[in-house]
Amino acid sequence: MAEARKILTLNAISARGLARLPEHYVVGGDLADPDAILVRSANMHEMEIPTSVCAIGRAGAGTNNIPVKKMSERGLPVFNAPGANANAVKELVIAGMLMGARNLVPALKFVESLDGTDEAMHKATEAGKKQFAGMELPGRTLGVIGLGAIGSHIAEAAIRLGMNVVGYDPAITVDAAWRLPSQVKRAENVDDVLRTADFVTLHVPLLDATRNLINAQRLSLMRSGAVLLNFAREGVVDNAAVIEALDAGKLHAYICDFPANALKGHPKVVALPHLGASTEEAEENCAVMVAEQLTDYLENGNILNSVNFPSVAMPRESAFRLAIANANVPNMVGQISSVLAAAGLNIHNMVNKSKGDMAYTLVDVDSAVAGSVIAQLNAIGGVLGVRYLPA
Ligand SMILES: NC(=O)C1=CN([C@@H]2O[C@H](COP(=O)(O)OP(=O)(O)OC[C@H]3O[C@@H](n4cnc5c(N)ncnc54)[C@H](O)[C@@H]3O)[C@@H](O)[C@H]2O)C=CC1
Ligand SMILES: O=C(O)C(=O)COP(=O)(O)O
Repeated sequence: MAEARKILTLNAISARGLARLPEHYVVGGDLADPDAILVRSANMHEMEIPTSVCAIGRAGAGTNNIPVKKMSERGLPVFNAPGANANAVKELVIAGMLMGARNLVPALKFVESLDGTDEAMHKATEAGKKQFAGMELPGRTLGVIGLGAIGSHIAEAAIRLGMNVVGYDPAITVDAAWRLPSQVKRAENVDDVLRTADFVTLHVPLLDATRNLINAQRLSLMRSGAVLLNFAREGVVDNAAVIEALDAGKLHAYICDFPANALKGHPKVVALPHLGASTEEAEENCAVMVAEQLTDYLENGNILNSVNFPSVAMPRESAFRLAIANANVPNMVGQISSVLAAAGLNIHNMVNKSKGDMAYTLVDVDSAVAGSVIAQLNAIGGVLGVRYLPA
């Protein structure tokens, strides 16, 4: 039987996803020397990641909670589940737009504050409701910043709701571009989106380039009375600047998924408890996707949907496979082949791909590989990790 790998979970992972791991795997929140880690939003930046770990699976989209660069230096892929929770986030953003457009949260708070007889309540209701009169969505403009899995779905839904949509993404993928209805207008930059939209929704990853993307200067460009929605990450928006824009009447509402002290109690803020991906369907989709990717990596060395490694897959045609993570520098394949040739190993099949600074090589050889050969491969400058995966 194949090795009983140990999978450490740092968050609750959908049981249907865990069921996709081979039956003999051991899964738990408290395991020594795990082979891999499954995580959702737990912050791994301060964590001592054991040397036994050879892969991390993020059951979700954002990987800013994982020290990806450090993992790359260790030759260790970080997987995520692109698109698997996009519908869940899309639906919550539509709910957020409606909350902002119809002032639903202040209206509910008003209702909670009512007391007295039913007759008194009805009277207060009819007298008070005018303060919550809102606007309708058709004909309004939605600006979408980041047209990836989530942003492109939202753009499509907003068009169906009769809205005008303007979007910006400097690196849109072919898949997302195909998904966009032809009516979506392309903006040249973030500022153009902000100037033209009644609602602005953010769907970018948190990166150095997107930190405080929405700051005081950018807020000043927005239409008066606009609604800002942030279901991306807290750090993409400067909370203090948002509060100033709300107080100045520049922004009508800020609807987000990231509670913070700076926002607490503000009457024009709706802060949800990071609920974007919290549906049964999304949790299951993400966990299934990442559990399958992790298993294929652990058993066969194949890589699909890694944020730091290229996608590499090779059908098994031999029982003796080597999976080598290496820096994307010249002559790695030559040096790897030389070590194998010197050891008398015949290469049956080989594939090498790169992504940014990282490269990855899968080699099937015709006979068993000795530990000394693996040590020689590990000793090649630029090799970051070697795994021997006999079937
Ligand atoms: N609230 C929640 O529960 C959830 C939040 N998220 C957040 O949403 C983010 C986006 O998720 P997906 O759409 O699935 O990711 P994705 O990777 O499919 O899309 C992100 C898009 O942002 C674009 N982008 C990057 N920098 C940009 C910039 N400066 N300006 C405009 N566009 C830029 C990229 O080119 C890409 O197309 C995640 O990274 C995560 O932080 C994702 C899922 C759930
Ligand atoms: O997928 C993402 O990026 C999310 O933010 C969802 O986070 P969660 O898995 O719900 O903790």
